[in-house]
Amino acid sequence: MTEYKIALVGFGGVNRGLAQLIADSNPSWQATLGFSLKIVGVTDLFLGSIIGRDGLDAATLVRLPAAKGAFAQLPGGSADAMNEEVIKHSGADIVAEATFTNPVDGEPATSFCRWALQAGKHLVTTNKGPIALHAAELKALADAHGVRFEYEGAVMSGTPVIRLAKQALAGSRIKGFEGILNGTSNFVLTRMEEGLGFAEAVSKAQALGYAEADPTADVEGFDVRLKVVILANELLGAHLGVNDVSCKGISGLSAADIDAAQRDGARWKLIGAAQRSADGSIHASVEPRLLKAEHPLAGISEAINAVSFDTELLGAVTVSGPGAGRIETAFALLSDIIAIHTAKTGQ
Ligand SMILES: NC(=O)C1=CN([C@@H]2O[C@H](COP(=O)(O)OP(=O)(O)OC[C@H]3O[C@@H](n4cnc5c(N)ncnc54)[C@H](O)[C@@H]3O)[C@@H](O)[C@H]2O)C=CC1
Ligand SMILES: N[C@@H](CC=O)C(=O)O
Repeated sequence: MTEYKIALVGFGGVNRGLAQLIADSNPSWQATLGFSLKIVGVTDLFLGSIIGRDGLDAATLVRLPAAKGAFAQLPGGSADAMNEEVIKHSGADIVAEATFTNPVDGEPATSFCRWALQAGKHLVTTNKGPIALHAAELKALADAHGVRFEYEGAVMSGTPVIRLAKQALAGSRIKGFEGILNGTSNFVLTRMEEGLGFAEAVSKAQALGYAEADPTADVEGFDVRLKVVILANELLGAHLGVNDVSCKGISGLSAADIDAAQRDGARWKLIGAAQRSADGSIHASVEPRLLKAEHPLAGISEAINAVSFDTELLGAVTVSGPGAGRIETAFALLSDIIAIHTAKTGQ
């Protein structure tokens, strides 16, 4: 019977979602997935931290109020976020990192990732900063310490994209991709088509757990830019930095622009794309595009995302599914843990 001990770093929507999945489904995972999970530590800048080497009750953690220092309410808990202690010394086999994405330098999340890998812990994360900005270093650290580094949720939440493209499309010769890669902005555009104002639509996306801590990243395209860098580097063998990707968001679109598009049978969509040219160079961009109704991405609404891979052998292969959401993204962490288990057991 395999049991993995897991430490949660950041206890906002996504890691609380993972705790919820554990509370609901852990008893059945031994039969369906071949392992179970035991939470041995949680740390959060706002809530504080707790270590329980014999296991913390997931349902109790989920019920914890989102109040400053709330972990101090639990026996053995603290109002301080003891990140390093939880990552290195809670006895975890796996660290699930889900703190704020910092699109500028990826910190402090990248340091949390380094600590976990250097301490010989498998690492799963939904945080785009460390992957877009420091993937090569973190992959080398994981290899050097004989542990796995998985990050499926960094692009399109729980919808399988990175592993699908790297594994199921291996050998198909991916030349490029274009996609709707931000749930918040797609949700906002959908609401604006129904007549809601931009600011109200952003507030709704925040309440639903789709938006970044600073939603400017969503609506100005910075979040999509990180995802374009991740996909281009992972799938096209590019070595892009964020400054190699031109970037324009949706904040300049007015209600009149949205209405005019609808009258023409078209829709504005925020598109992230990268394409390899004949000379091997890669052109990457993020921009709002006016799509005619017949375009394969035009029908994608709400917080749903979609990406269309341009492959030499199959032509276009398009995947769509949730692009944001607490439980949806927690599922991505579960899929990463399944990948770790599969690699370990060879099953
Ligand atoms: N919510 C979503 O739909 C998706 C989120 N992501 C990414 O997953 C990560 C987590 O997202 P959410 O849970 O929605 O965010 P959130 O804002 O709900 O939670 C983040 C938590 O991290 C904590 N935190 C921030 N800095 C910290 C630090 N230095 N030390 C300890 N804790 C710290 C915050 O107090 C907060 O509770 C973000 O990087 C986000 O970009 C990725 C895909 C989808
Ligand atoms: N804020 C992001 C969350 C997922 O990466 C989004 O809206 O897509």
